[in-house]
Amino acid sequence: MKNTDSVVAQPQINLDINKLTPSIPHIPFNSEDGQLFFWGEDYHLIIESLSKKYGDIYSVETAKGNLVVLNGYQYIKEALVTQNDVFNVRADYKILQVAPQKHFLELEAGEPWQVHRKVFAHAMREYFATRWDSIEQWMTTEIEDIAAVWQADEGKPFDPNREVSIKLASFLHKVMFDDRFGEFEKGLFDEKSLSWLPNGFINSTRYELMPTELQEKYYAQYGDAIEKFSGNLNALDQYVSFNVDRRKADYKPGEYRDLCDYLFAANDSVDEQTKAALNIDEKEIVIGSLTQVAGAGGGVGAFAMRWALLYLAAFPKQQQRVQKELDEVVGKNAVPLNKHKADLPYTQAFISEVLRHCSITSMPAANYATSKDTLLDGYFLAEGTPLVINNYSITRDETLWENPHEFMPERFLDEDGELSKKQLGKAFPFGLGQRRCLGEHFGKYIIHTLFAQLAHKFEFSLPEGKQANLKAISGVFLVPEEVEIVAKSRNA
Ligand code: HEM
Repeated sequence: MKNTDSVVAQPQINLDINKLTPSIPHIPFNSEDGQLFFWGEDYHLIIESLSKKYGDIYSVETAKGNLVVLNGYQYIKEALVTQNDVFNVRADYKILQVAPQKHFLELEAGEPWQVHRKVFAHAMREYFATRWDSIEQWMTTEIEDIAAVWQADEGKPFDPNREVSIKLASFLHKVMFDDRFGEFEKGLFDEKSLSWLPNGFINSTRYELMPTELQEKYYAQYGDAIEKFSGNLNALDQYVSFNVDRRKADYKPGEYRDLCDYLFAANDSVDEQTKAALNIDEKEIVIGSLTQVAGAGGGVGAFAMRWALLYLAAFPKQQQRVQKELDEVVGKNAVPLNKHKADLPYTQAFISEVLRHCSITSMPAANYATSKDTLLDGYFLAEGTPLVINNYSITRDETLWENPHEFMPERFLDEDGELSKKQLGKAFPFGLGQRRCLGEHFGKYIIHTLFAQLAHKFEFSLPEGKQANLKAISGVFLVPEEVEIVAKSRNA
C-alpha cells in the first residue's frame, strides 16, 4: 500500500487553461463575415476565403456556442491523424439524431461506432474475398447498358447522371441483394435526387446554428434543399429496409448469397448484451451499413463520374492521352478490367487529378467534434467543440501543390511516368485518420472501372459553342452545377 505519511498538503491552484492559451481568431455572428458564413451560397469558397483573412484555425459564433473551422493540411493532419483519438466524434446536430441517419455508421460515435465499424469492415472483407470476378462481370454488364443508351442518342447533348446513377445503383443492388434493379427500384429514385444531398446537410446545420428568430427567414431561402435532403434519405432508407426485410425472410445462417447476408451474420456475431448496452441493433448493423453502401457508393460514385466525364470533354488533349494509353495497354477491342489498372498510370493520374481539382469531398460527410479537452497548435479546444473540417483547403494548399487551381493530371506521375506515391499521399478524397472512408477500396474500384470503360468506348466533347463550366454546387460533396456533354462512339 502507498505510504501517505510524508505527503504535504498542496495549496489548491485553479488554472483556467482557456486564459493561458492564445485565443482562436473569432468571427462574431453579426459581423459581415459572420453573416457571409451563414447566408452565403458557395460554402467551401466562403470558409476558404475566411481562412485567408483569419488563418488556418478560426471560430465562428453561433446561437449554440462557437464552431471551430480547420483549414490546410497541417491543421487537419494534426487533428484527424495525430490526435485521432480526440477528433473522432460527431457534432451534436438534431438532423443527425433522427432516423434514418442516426443509424448510419458515419454519424455514430464512441463504442457503438467502434463495434459497428469493426463488424461492417469484417462483413465487407468476407464478401469481397470471394466475389471479385462476378463483381467485374456485373459492372461490365451495367456499363454495356449505359453505352447502348448513349450510342442510340449519339450526338445529342446530355447529362450522364441519369444512366450512370441508375446503372451504378443497379450494380450495387446486385452486390447488396443479389439481383439487378427492376422497374420498382428505378421508380424510387429520380435522376437528380442524390444531387440534392450535399448542400442539404450544410443548410440543415446552418439552420440549427441560427438564432431562432432568424430561422424562418433562413428556411424561406434554403428550406427546399433541407426538405429534399431529408426526403432523399428517407427514400434511401425505405429502399434498403424493404430489401433487407425481403432477404431476411429466406436467410439461412451459413449460406451467403450477398453482402446483406454477411451483415446478418455480422449482426448475429455481436452478443445481445453488448448490443443492448451500446444501444445498437440490426437496424444499425444491417440497414445502417447498406444505406452507406447505396448512398456513398451510388451517390459519390455518380458525382465522381459526372465530374470525370466533364473533365474529359473539357480537356481534349488529356482525353486523347487517356485513350491512347487504354488502347495500347488494353487493346482497342478489349474491355479495361481491374487487372489492367496497374499498367494505366496516366488514366489513374487523370482520375486522381479530377478528384483533387473538383474537390469532390470538400468536407467530411458529417461534422466532427472533440471527444475531450485538447490543445491544437497551442489553442485550447474544450470537449464537445463542434468543428468544420475544410478538406477543400487541402486540394488548394499551395505548400502541397504547384499551381493548385490548374488541372494537370501529370502532377500525379513521377519522372519515369509512373504513378507517384508521394503525390498520391497528399490527396485525401476518402478522408484521413480513424474515420477515413470504410469503402475506399471498393469506391476506387467503382470509379476506376466506370471511368476506364466509358473513356475507352466514347470520345466526349462539349456541345458546339459551349464553354466548360467547372463550377460546383457547394456542400459536403461538391457536385457539378451543370453537365452537358456529347458522346461519340470510338468503335464506329
Ligand atoms: C465512391 C467514392 C467514395 C468516396 C469519394 C468516399 C469518401 C468518403 C469520405 C470523405 C468519408 C468521410 C471521412 C471523414 O469522416 O473524415 C467517407 C466515410 C465513409 N464511407 Fe465513403 N466514400 C466513397 C464510397 C464509399 C463506399 C462504396 C462505401 C461502402 C461500401 C463507403 C463507406 C463509408 C463509410 C462507412 C464511412 C464512414 C466511416 C466512419 O465514420 O467511420 N464509402 N467516405
